[in-house]
Amino acid sequence: MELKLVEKVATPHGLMPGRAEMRVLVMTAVSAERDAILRGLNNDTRFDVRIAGVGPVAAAVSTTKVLATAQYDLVVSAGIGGGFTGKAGVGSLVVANQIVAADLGAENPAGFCSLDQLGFGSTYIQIDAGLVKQVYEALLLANLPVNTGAVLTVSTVTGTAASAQSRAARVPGATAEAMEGYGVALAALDCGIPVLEIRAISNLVGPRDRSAWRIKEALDVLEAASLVLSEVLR
Ligand SMILES: O=C(O)c1cccc(C(=O)CC[C@H]2O[C@@H](n3cnc4c(=O)[nH]cnc43)[C@H](O)[C@@H]2O)c1
Repeated sequence: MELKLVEKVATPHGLMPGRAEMRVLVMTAVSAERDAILRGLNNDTRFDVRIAGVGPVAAAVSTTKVLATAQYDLVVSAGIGGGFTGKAGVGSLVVANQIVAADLGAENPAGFCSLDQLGFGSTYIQIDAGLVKQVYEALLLANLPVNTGAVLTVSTVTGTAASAQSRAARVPGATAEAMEGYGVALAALDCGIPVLEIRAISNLVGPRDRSAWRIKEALDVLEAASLVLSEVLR
């Protein structure tokens, strides 16, 4: 998908075909993420950066509220996240090619049953491949460390090696996890707006050690990625 808008614009000669300005809504979980993105965007007024709150439900509700007040061409879920070992290292970026609600389902003695397996709908949201490629290649060109892959949305941060392993095994291509993407994406898709998720990796997914989270490093790379977004999303 090429996000180039061709609309009629008012000129002294009447309505003529032209390029409308692309409006992008970026949803972050917390204010530190929003501030990093705003620094990177450098007053680009085409972007609105809002705080969604932590978790998929808060994210869906907040995004739905914002989308009821204004029109956007793209919604981006962005912030820090955990990287799966061997897929995304601390200080790198992940552009989601899929957003997966990884803990939405039912446990049973034989293991986890996803919503899909239960027959209640899909936990997989496919991101437009052209859009992913456009953003991924722009980040690469800017010499930022970046991967694409599935980004899991979880309500509970993974905190043991066993959970990390089972989540990675359950979702082919699992590259990162965070807590808001699926909620933001459902709200956007419900309005027919394309969605992206970008995560800056602050920690590895696995045994919980909050002291090992490199939040400043992740926020710095998120800021750098935001500058690239403002250049590529035109
Ligand atoms: O304490 C701070 O200064 C600070 C600054 C920015 C962000 C935070 C957060 O704690 C953000 C919570 C947010 O982070 C995502 N996240 C990060 N790592 C993981 C993970 O391993 N698994 C799941 N989610 C992760 C998540 O989206 C949270 O909403 C603190």
